Amino acid sequence: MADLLSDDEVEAQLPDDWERDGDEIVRTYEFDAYLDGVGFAAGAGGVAQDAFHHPEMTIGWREVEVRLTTHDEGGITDKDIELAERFDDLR
Ligand SMILES: C[C@H](O)[C@H](O)[C@H]1CNC2=NC(N)=NC(=O)C2=N1
Repeated sequence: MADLLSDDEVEAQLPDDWERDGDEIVRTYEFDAYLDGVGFAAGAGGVAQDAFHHPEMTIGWREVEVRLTTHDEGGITDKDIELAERFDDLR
């Protein structure tokens, strides 16, 4: 059970290169090649399944947009922040 973070907590804990968009945090990762983005998304999917906390990912041309929110709580929790940091470690 993760508690919703306050606006100040989200602001303070948001990892570099991530932004808040309402009830979500979002980052667009950029890659030199399309398949690099596909590979990143596959790896992020494995990390997400391990955490059992799942992002929305949009794979585009040499970029992957990742959106995180905690559906069960209706907003942003520590789970989202922690998973964002784990995704950043994949880079
Ligand atoms: C029952 C509930 O759906 C599960 O505990 C997990 C699955 N993956 C999830 N992923 C995300 N982003 N938010 C959730 O609340 C969530 N809940």
